[in-house]
Amino acid sequence: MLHSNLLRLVARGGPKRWMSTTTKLTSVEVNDKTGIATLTLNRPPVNSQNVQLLVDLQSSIGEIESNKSRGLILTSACSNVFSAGLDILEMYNTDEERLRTIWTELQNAWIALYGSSLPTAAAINGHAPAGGCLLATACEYRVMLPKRLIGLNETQLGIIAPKWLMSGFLNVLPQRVAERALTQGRLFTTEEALAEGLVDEIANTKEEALEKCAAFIGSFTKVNPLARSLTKLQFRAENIKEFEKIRKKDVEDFVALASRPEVQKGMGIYLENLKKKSKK
Ligand SMILES: CC/C=C\C/C=C\C/C=C\C=C\CC(=O)SCCNC(=O)CCNC(=O)[C@H](O)C(C)(C)COP(=O)(O)OP(=O)(O)OC[C@H]1O[C@@H](n2cnc3c(N)ncnc32)[C@H](O)[C@@H]1OP(=O)(O)O
Repeated sequence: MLHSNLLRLVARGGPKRWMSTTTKLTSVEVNDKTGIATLTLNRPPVNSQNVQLLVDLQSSIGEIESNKSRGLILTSACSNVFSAGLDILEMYNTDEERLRTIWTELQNAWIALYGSSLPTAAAINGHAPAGGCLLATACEYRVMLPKRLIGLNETQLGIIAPKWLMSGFLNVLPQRVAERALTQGRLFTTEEALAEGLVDEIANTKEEALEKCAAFIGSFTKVNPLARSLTKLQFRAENIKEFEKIRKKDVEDFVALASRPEVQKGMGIYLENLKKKSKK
């Protein structure tokens, strides 16, 4: 009781310590009382994942791990979007080297989060399509605001999500639900995501989502951290091993796919439609 009251107090603006951070598109704030770090994605308007955001994310995860925080909560500074996934603008009309860098940094950011030994939770305070869902499902727990969308919509874009990108999704959904959602490129509403197990709880505000994430991380207070992390990593080891085997080839596959003229044309049309929609 005392513990959960403390978490609530702290989530509402109790004593906090800003850590020194050299990154710009992510920030890290560690709560002095709980030792839990909140890692915020801060690339308005939609936290689309460009190379800089992905590199900053890795650096922030490293910072949190080396500062021995008790856990990590991932969230967004944007008001209605957790993350819109990869920055399509950065993938459009560019060269192979840039594409190689984009995909390598996406892989690096995913493995840093998925393979983290810390307890991790996502406070999903907005839409989380594609790469946004990837980051949320790399965490161990998800709390989402109502009436937002989450899912891996790659097939809707005419692209195939590689196995590693599906790993987190497959960890939390029954195979049958995951297969259907992935083949349909389905985006779940928050309420559907809760019913299927893609998210664990719904919160009405970002503060409440942070509080619930902190309570999840707090549930490990009495568990030996080494035993906890080794147990977590045992569950994830197979996916990590498979990923390590194919990661280089996966980069080359992505570069080959994304540089195809018809895929580039598709990106151009998709971007135009996004822009038309946002002007309405
Ligand atoms: C089409 C891709 C085709 C081929 C790619 C080939 C290989 C890639 C292989 C795999 C990659 C998989 C991982 C990915 O993450 S791909 C990215 C998929 N992301 C999406 O489909 C999400 C698109 N965005 C949205 O649906 C919405 O923006 C939203 C629901 C996230 C938020 O809606 P809002 O109404 O709040 O905001 P908008 O008005 O739509 O957007 C504001 C602003 O931001 C621009 N924008 C949105 N998303 C992206 C993005 N992912 N990349 C770049 N820019 C984005 C949008 O155009 C608006 O810009 P303007 O203000 O008009 O300038």
